Amino acid sequence: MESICPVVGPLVPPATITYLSNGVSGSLRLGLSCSLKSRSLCKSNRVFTESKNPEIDFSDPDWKTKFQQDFERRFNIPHLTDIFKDLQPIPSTFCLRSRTPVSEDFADGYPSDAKWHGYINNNDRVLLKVIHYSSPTSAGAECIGPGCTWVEQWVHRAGPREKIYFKPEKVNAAIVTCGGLCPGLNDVIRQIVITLEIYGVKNIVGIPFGYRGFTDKGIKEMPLTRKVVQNIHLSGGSLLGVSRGGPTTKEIVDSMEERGINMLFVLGGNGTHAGANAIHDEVRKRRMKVVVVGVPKTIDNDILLLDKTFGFDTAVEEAQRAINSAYIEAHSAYHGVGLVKLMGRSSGFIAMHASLSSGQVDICLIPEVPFHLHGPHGVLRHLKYLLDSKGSAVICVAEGAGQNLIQKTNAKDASGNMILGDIGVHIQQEIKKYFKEIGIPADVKYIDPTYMIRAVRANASDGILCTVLGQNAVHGAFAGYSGITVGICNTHYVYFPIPEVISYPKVVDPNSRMWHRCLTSTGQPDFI
Ligand SMILES: Nc1ncnc2c1ncn2[C@@H]1O[C@H](COP(=O)(O)OP(=O)(O)OP(=O)(O)O)[C@@H](O)[C@H]1O
Ligand SMILES: O=P(O)(O)OC[C@H]1O[C@](O)(CO)[C@@H](O)[C@@H]1O
Ligand SMILES: [Mg+2]
Repeated sequence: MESICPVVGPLVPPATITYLSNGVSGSLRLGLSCSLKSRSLCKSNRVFTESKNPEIDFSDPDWKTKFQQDFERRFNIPHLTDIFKDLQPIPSTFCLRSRTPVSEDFADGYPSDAKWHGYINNNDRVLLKVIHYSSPTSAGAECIGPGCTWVEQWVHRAGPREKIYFKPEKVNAAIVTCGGLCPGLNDVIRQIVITLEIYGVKNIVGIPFGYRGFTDKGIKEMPLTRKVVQNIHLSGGSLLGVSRGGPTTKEIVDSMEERGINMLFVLGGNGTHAGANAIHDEVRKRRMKVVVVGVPKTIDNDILLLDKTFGFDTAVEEAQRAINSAYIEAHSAYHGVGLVKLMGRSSGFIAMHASLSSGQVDICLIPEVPFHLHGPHGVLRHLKYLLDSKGSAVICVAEGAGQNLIQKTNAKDASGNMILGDIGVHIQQEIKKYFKEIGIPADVKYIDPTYMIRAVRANASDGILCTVLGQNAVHGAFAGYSGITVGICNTHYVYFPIPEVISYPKVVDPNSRMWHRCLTSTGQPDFI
C-alpha cells in the first residue's frame, strides 16, 4: 500500500540486523523503505520477523501456542535447583510482616495477616509487550506472524521471595563494575550492600577495576559495609573503579573459588553481561552453589527489552546543558552553528532524547539513520538554508552516526569494541570547508561533552531506578536465580535471562513514534 510520507519523514533504506540468541539465528529488518525518486512517496514495507524461530510455520493452527511455549522456555530464569535438585529453601530473612494492608484496599475482604506477606510469588509475571498493533504498517509495529496477531508474552516479576536459598551467614557476596562509567553506579553498589545487610549478610566485598580486579596482582578487594557506602551516591563514577578487557572466564571463576564468593553482582553493559553469563555457565559446569546476577549499566540505553537503563535520564539531562550552550553560542554569533557530539556507539537514544527535550536542535543525526553531508539533500545544504532563514543552527550528532563518511580506524579497545572515528570533528571541518567554498561566513562552535556527561552523579529519577534495581538484584540472588539480569519493563521490575537482553544492541527504530516526534521537533528533512 502506498502512502504519503510526512514532509519531514525519514527516508531509510531497510537495514538488516542479524542476531544470534540461544544459538538460534534470525533476522530483523527495520525501517521505512521510501521511494528515492519521489521524496513525498514512501512505501511502508516494514518486515518484522521477530520470532527468533525462523522455522515457525504460520499455517500451523497451533503456531501461537507453540510460539508461546518457546517464549516461556527462552525467558525461563535459571535457578540453583536446576542443578541442585534437592536444595531446600528456608524462610526469607527479609521481613515485610509489619507492613499489613488496610482494609479499604481489599473490597472483597483481604488475606489474614498470617497469609499476607508482600512477597513476590515465583509465578507472578509481567506483560512484555503492551501494544496490540492492528497492522504491520502501524508506527513502531513489532509483529509476530501475519496480520500482527496478538500474542501474549510474559516475563518474570522481580522482587523478594518468601523462601530463600542462602543462609545469610554463609553468603560471601562480591560486586564488580565493568565497562565505561555511567551515572548511578554508586547508587546501585550502595543499595546492593544495604539490602544484603538487611538480609543479614556480613561478608561483602567489592572487586576493584572490573573483571581485572579478580586476577591483577596488586589489586586488593574492598570490604563493603553500609558505613562504607552510605554517601557514595553523592558523587559520580564508581567507588570500585571500572575497566575494559581482562581475564578469561576460567580465571575469574578460579579466583571466585579461591575467595569463596557465592553471590556475584555484576554491573555493566552488553560485554559485561556476556562475561557474567559465561561465569554463570562455568560455575554450573563446576557444580558450584553460586549465583550471578547482573544489573544493566549502559549510558547508551542500548540493552534490549528494557524501558531504559539507569544513568540514561541523567545523561539526557546533562546533554541538554551542552545543547543549550551550543544554542547560546550559535545564537549569539553571526551565522553561528553549534555542534554537539553525544555518546552512542550503535544507538542514538541520548542524541534523540536530548534533542527532543532541549527543543533547541535543528538537526539530529543518529547511527540508525543514514545521511549525506553533501549534495542537494545533504546536511550542509540544509544548514545553509537555516543560516539564511534563522541566522543560526544547532546540530546534535551521536558518536556512531555517519561512520561511513569517515575513515575506519580498525582499532579496537581492550574489550574488542571498535574505536570509532570522530564524526563530530569531521562534521565541524566539513561545515567550515563548505561555507568557505560558497563564500558565506559561518561561525562553528564544536562541543564534545561526552566524558563530562558520563561522570556526573545520578539525578533523582535515576537514583530511584538504581535503588530499585539494586534491591531486586539482591532479592533475585537470595531467591536462587542465576544468569539473570534485572530491569524495568513497562514500568514494572523484571528478571530476564541474560542472553535475551544482549543478543544484539537495542537501536532507535526509524519507524518509531519517538523518532518521528524528534523529526517533528527539529523540522529536519531527510538527508538522503
Ligand atoms: N563476549 C564476552 N565474553 C566474556 N567477557 C566479555 C565479553 N565481552 C566483553 N567482556 C568483558 O566484559 C567487560 C566489559 O566489556 P565492555 O568493555 O565491552 O563494556 P560493556 O559491559 O559493554 O559496557 P559499555 O556499555 O560501557 O560498553 C570487559 O572486562 C570484557 O573483557
Ligand atoms: O572511552 P571509553 O571509556 O572506552 O568509553 C567510551 C564508550 O563508552 C560508551 O559510553 C558506552 O558505555 C560509548 O558510547 C562510548 O563510545
Ligand atoms: Mg558495550
